[in-house]
Amino acid sequence: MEAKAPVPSLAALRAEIDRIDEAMHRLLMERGDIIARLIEVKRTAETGSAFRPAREAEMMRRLVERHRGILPLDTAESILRVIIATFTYVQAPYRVHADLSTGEAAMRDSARFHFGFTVPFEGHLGAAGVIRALDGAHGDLGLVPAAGTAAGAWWAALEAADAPKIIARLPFVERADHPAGLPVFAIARPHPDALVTEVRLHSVRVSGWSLKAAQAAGMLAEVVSAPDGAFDGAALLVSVPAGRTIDEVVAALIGAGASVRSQTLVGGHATRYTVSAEGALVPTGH
Ligand SMILES: O=C(O)C(=O)C[C@]1(C(=O)O)C=C[C@@H](O)C=C1
Repeated sequence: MEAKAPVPSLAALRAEIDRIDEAMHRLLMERGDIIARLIEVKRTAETGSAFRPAREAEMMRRLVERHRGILPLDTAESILRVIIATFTYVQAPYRVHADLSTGEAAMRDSARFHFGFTVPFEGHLGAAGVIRALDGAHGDLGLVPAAGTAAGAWWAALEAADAPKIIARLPFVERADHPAGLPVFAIARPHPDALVTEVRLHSVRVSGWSLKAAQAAGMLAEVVSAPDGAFDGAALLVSVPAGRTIDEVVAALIGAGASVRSQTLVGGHATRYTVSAEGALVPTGH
């Protein structure tokens, strides 16, 4: 029997690829039609930012759980990120303001990975500049490194009731080799529906800050600290996970000899998840 020529089967496979590409494109356009209807339901134009981080975090977790095959997860995630971020932009145009002070490349990678290239990007040197930029623009988004910056306690600028708040922590799903793995906080003037309270972020001012106090608070919550005022004063950004309260953290600080001068809620985000080496989705730190 004569062996089959490879050409027809290559053509057949390419026909399959064309069919899939066309179907994906048609589905994207259909998604656009749904978004057009969703705009009416959400009345985004009247109420500012269309960004709903809790919904996005859940969508990204489901993508990770569903994913299989030879396409890298990073690619699947980046495609869905660009789709969602661009449809957010289509609902209500916004700019991404990013703090480049800890390194431009990693921050730019994070902004482009999570928000794509259609959403305008504006760099700032320092978190204060990012937060100032959000003052003037209703639906804009700020990105600041989550690990803290040399500029100090930038989160204090979020304390006022009408100030922007932290609304998300990116990437939504963490992993050791994430291509845009710089941990960043997204800051915006949140729509009331957009507030996420699984992890609550508090700006806390203490005196008597010490290694013992840092260790006591660190047992219960993630803490970023910056010097504040007098010699042993500190400004803290405390991420209180679900199941814990800021009162417990305050009690631990006092028990370790610190005095707590003030504490103010400055935002919240979804529970953090990590993809393990085996590909399982687990809450970060477990
Ligand atoms: O579900 C919504 O509220 C939407 O606006 C849709 C959508 C999306 O494109 O899937 C866009 C923006 C939100 O942050 C979440 C999801």
